[in-house]
Parts: sequence; structure tokens; C-alpha cells
Amino acid sequence: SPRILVINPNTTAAMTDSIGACAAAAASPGTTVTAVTPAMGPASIESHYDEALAVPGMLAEIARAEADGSADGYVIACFGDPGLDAARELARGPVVGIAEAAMRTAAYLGRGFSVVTTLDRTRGRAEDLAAHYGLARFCRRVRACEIGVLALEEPGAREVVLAECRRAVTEDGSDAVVLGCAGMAELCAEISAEIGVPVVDGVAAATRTVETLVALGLRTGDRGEFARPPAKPYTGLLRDFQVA
Ligand SMILES: NC(=O)NC1=NC(=O)NC1=O
Repeated sequence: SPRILVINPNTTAAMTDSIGACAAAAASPGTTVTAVTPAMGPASIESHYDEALAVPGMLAEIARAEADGSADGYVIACFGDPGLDAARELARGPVVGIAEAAMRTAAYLGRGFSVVTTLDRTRGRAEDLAAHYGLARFCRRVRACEIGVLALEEPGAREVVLAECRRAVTEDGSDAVVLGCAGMAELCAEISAEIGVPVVDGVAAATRTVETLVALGLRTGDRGEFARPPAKPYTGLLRDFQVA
């Protein structure tokens, strides 16, 4: 049975627990889902700086799982898809980010989707990812709740997210809404029930996507761009990142 490692690239264990529960709920009965928190990195990812500093800790989790042979595929559970291409160089099995999975899934559901994310400053990243994945024509708008990632747990946050999702339907004419943060995963069912269009949570979408790729015996091509990185020294805090 497939073993999926879900990596929360930030270092907030409570978020890892919530993400892991959503991934496990989405997975098929025979699939094993393990969620992990990196040993180092930002408490949340809300800027390019946070995203850059999340990558080494996330990659270390993939390197460990590859050394153990303990995972058949990986989910990177942050809406910036941090370190996705580097992860694909290290992993034998498929690696899927929650933004790519959610956007590709939403594109099956109609002519256009809106993304509802956290801080306004992260909207550009979501727009860039849509374009990078060839989905700019499907992504009608990226909206921000102006709620910090760790503030999603606070009272009143879910109402703000719900209101923004409603506006995505009434103002953007979107056929689907994508939740633009792993911290929103547990709100998906509730928001879906309220707004009358499909709501895509990237944690669930990525988990099922990895499961499907593994079941089809598919993995990242390792002939060229995504071959293992060339061996070389890394210094200072990165000295343990030398690839065998
Ligand atoms: N757009 C986002 O808020 N992304 C995220 N930051 C995190 O720490 N986790 C996410 O999913």
C-alpha cells in the first residue's frame, strides 16, 4: 500500500497535526499517511524570505525519507510550493505541492477558479504559480483575507475566510474556489456547504494526486533536469546537505 509523507514546511506542529488529519481523511483506506514538521525553519510562511528559509528543513525531511526508503511519494503542504523542484531532484517517487494540486484540480471544474489566501503580500506568489503551471487563464483572481497563517486558528478567522470565498463566487464568477493555505484545509467541508460551488483544499488534492501517481507506477523523470544533484561540498549550516 502506498506510503505518503506529507511535509508541513513550517515549524508549527499544531499545523502539521491539522494537515496530517486532512491528508489522512482524504487518502484511500489502504494508503499510509505520515505528516512531519521540519527540525528547522520559520513558524509560518508568509513572505519570500520565509519561503526561502523553509526549503532546507523541508529538503532534509525528503532526504531522510529517501535514505530510509520509507515513502513512495511526497506532499509539500504549503501554498507557495516551496522547494518543489529541488525536492523532485532528491525524491524517487512523485512530489506534489498543494498549490499545483489544488489549481490543477480546480481547472477540471469549470472555466475559472479564484484562490483565497492569507496575507495580501502572498497573492503575487499564487499568481506566479498559476502562470508557472500553465493555469493563468483558469485563475480568475487571487484574493487575500489579510489574516496571518497562524491567526487562522483564532476566533472569527473562519468567518473572514468564508466571506472572501462568497465574494469569489458573487464577484469573480468563479466555478470553484481554491483555499490558498494549508491552514485552511480543515475549513474546506464547512465552506463548501455554505457557498454553493466546489471548494478545493490543496492538502486533500495533493494527497490523492500522489496516491494516484504511485498507483499508476509513475514518478518524476530523472533523466535530466530532475536527476540527483551533482555531488559537491556545502559549507556552514548547510554542511550536512552534501548529496552522496
Ligand atoms: N499562502 C500561504 O499562507 N501559505 C502558507 N504558509 C504556511 O505557513 N503554510 C501555508 O500553506
